[in-house]
Amino acid sequence: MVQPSESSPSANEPAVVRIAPPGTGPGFESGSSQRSVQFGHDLPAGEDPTTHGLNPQQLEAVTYRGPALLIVAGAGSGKTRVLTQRIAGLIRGREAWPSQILAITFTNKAAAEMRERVEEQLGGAAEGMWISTFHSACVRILRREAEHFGFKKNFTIYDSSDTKVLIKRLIKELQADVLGLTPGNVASKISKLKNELTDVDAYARDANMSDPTERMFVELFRRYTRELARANSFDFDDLIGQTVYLFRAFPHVAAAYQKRFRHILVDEYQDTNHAQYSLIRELTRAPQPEPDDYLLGAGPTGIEAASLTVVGDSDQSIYAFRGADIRNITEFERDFPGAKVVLLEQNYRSTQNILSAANAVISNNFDRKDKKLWSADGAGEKIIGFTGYSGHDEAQFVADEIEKLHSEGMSYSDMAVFYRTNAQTRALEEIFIRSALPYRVMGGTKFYDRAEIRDSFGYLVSVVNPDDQLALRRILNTPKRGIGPATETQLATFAETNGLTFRDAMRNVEGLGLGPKVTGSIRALSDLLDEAAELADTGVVADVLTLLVTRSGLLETLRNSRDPQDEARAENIEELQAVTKEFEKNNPDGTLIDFLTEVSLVAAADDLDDTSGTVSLMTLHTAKGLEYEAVFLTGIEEDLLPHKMSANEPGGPAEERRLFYVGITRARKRLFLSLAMTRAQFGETAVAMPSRYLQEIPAELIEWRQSPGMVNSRGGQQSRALNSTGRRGFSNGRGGYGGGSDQPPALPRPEKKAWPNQVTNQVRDNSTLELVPGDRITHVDFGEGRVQQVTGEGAKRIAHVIFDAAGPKKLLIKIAPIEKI
Ligand SMILES: Nc1ncnc2c1ncn2[C@@H]1O[C@H](COP(=O)(O)OP(=O)(O)OP(=O)(O)O)[C@@H](O)[C@H]1O
Ligand SMILES: [Mg+2]
Repeated sequence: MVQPSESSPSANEPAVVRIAPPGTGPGFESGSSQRSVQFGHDLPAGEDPTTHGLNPQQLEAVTYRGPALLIVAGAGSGKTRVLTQRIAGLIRGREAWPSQILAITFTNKAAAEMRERVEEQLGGAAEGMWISTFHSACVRILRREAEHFGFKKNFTIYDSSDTKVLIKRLIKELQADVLGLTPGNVASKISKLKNELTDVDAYARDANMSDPTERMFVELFRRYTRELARANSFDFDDLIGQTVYLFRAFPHVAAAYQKRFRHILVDEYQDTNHAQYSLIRELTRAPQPEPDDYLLGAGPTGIEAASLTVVGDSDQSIYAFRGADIRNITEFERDFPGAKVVLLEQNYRSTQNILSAANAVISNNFDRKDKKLWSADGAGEKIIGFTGYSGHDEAQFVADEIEKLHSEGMSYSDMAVFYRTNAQTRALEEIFIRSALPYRVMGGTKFYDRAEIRDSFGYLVSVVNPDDQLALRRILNTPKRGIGPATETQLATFAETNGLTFRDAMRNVEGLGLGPKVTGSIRALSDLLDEAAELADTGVVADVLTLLVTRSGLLETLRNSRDPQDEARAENIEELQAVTKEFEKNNPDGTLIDFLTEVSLVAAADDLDDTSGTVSLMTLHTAKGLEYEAVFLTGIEEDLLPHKMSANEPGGPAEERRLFYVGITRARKRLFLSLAMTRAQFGETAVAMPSRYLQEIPAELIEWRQSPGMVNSRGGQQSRALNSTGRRGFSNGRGGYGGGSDQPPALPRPEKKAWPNQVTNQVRDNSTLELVPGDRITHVDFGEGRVQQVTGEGAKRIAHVIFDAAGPKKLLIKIAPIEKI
C-alpha cells in the first residue's frame, strides 16, 4: 500500500491539514512509489490504471485539474466510474492523501461500491477517505462538533416516525387538530422548510400571523424545534441543515474542514437540495485565516478553496418532492465561475434497444437539453412487454421469467424488480415465496419499523442519550409495569417545575410522592438504565442489548404471551441481537452510539444485508445509480406511473417520466415492462390503465406477450392498445384510452380458473404432503407435471417439478396449490 494511513491525518482528527504539495508529507515517503503500487487488474505494461480504457471525454474528466469541474451526461455513460477513477488517480498520483478526499454519494450502497472500486484500483484500503452519503458525512461532523452549539456528542437521530410521534403529541397538547393540522402534513412542511434552510424564526417573520392555522403551525414548529434540542436530538433534515448552520456560525470549525478536504466530489448532483448545496458551498470556501496561519507564514490567502467535482444528469432528477433543485446543476457554471464542463455521450451499460426506448421516453420532456444515449454494443434483445389480468398474474410472469433467465445461467443477483410504490411488493412477494425464488426487498427496511424493534431501540437510546424524552416515554411502560399516563404526566411536570430532565425526574422518583408500587417500578427501570449505561462504557453492544431486553422483561413478556404474534416478535428481538453481534464483528471498537448511528442511517436509506444470490426488489427511487443484467419494471400503469399524487402537481408528470427513464436505464441486457389490467390496492380492486409513457416507446422495440388467462379473449388489452402495429388504443398520448374517452377498457374474461391470489387467501398447508421424485402432481396454474427432486426440510421443502405445459418450476411444498395424482 502506498499510504500508511496511521501517519496521515487520522480520520478522527479533522484538525488542521495544510495543503499537501504533491508527493510530500506523510504517506508519500519517497521509495514507496511504483514498486509498492498494486492494481486490481492485470494491465499491459506501461498502462496507467487510472486512465486505462477510458474514452477521450472520460479521460479529460479524470485528469482535468482545476477548482471546479462539472460532468453532465446521460445514464450509464460512466459518470460514477469517472468519479471513482478520479479519486484513485489523485491518490495514486500523490496529489492528495486519502483523508483529504470527501466523496458524496446518494445511498450507503453506492458509497460502499465506490469505496470498493477505489480500493480495487489502489490495491488496498484507502483509509481515512470519506466516501459517504450527505447524512453520514454530517453525522460524523456533528458528533465531533455538536458541543459548539449546545448539543452533546451522544445526540440521537429522529427518523420520520419519531418525528411524527413527537409532532402528534404537540398537536394534541395544542389542540391543533381542529385546524386541520395532522402529524403528516406538519412534518412534511417542516421538512421542506428545513431543506430550504428556513428555521422557525425566519419562517415566522414572513408568515401571515393573522391566519390561525399559520400561527398554529409556527407554534408547532417552534415547539418541535425546542423539544428536539432538549432531547439532544436531530431529525434527518437537521443533520444537514445544522451542519451548515454550524459552519456559518463558527468559521474556525468550518475552516478545519475546508482545510482538510482538498477534493470534494459529489455524485448525483442533480438531486441535491438547497441545504445540501449550501453544505457544499461552505466546504468549498477558502478557509478564513486564523492567527496561527500568519505565524506559520501561510498568510491570509495561503490556502485555496477545495476543488469540487460534481456529476449529474438533469434527466434523472427525481427528488423534487424532497426539495431537490435541478438548478443546482444548470447554474453550476454561474455558482463556480471558471468551472470546466465535460459532456459524456457514449453509454457503456445498456443495449441500443434499451437506450432507444429511454431516449424516446425522455424526449417527451420539454425544457431539457437534447442528448441521445448510444451504445457500441448492438441492438440486443427486444424489450418484453406483458399485460397481466391482475397484479398476481403480473407477478407470476415476473417469477417465471426470472426462473427462465436463471435456468439460462443468469445469476439471481443480476436481476432486479422495480416498482413505484411499496404496496406493490405484496403480490410479488407472495408469488416469489410460493415459487421458492430467493429475493430481498431493498430499502424501507420494515424490520426497523416493527414495534418490538422500536421498543428495543427505545431502551438503547435511553441509555445513550438520557435527554431523549421520547425514547424514555416509549419504554416507560413497555412492557407493562403499572406506570399509567397519569404517572407519566406527573413525571413530566415534576421535571418541568424543577428544571430537571425527564430522566432525572425518574432518578428522583422517591420525591414525587407516588404509590410504593409505581415508585418501585420506576426505580427499577431507572437503575437498569444506569447499569446498562455503565456496561455501555466498557462492554460490547450485544451485551448491553441483552441486559436491557432481558432484565426489563421485554423479551420474556413476549415469550410468555398467548398471542401467537408475540412469538414472532420475540424472534425479531433475537434477530436484533444477531444484528448487534454482526456489528461487533465488523466494528470491533464500535460503541453503542456508533451502532445506533449506523442503524438510523442505514434503515432510512437502504439495506444492511448483502444481496448475493438473491433477486433485488426495490422502488424506482432506490434504483438510482444501480445497474442489473435484467430489469423488470412492474406496474407501468396510470395512477402508479405517473403516480396519481403527481398528476396535478406542476412538473409532476415530467418528474415521473424521469423516474421511468431512471428505471429503464438500469438494465444492461434485458428489460421487461409489465402491467396489470386490474390492481388490488387498499383492499379494493380497480381497473388499471396502461401508463401514458408506454406508448412513447416505439412499438418496434417491444414484443408484447399475452397472459395465459387472456389467450383467445377478444379485446385483450395489449391487442387493443399496445399491439405492434400502432397505438390505436390511445388518443393523443396524454392518458386517454380508447379514443380519448374515459371509458374503461372492456375487460377480457379469462377462462375460469383459480387465480393465484385466491389460493393464498385460503389457509393451505401441505406440510404433510409426501412427495418423491417421479410423483405426478397437478397445480392450479401450471397443470400437470412430474416431480424431479425434493430439497430442503420441514416447512422449507421445495419440489422441483417439470410441468407438461409450463416447464420447470420450483415450488414451496407447504403452500403450493398442488395435489398429488
Ligand atoms: N470507458 C468504459 N469502458 C467500459 N465500460 C465502461 C466505461 N465507462 C463506464 N463503463 C461501465 O458502464 C457502466 C455504467 O457506468 P456508470 O455507472 O459509471 O454510469 P453513470 O453515468 O454513473 O450512470 P447513472 O447515470 O445511471 O448513474 C458501468 O458498468 C461502468 O463500469
Ligand atoms: Mg452513476
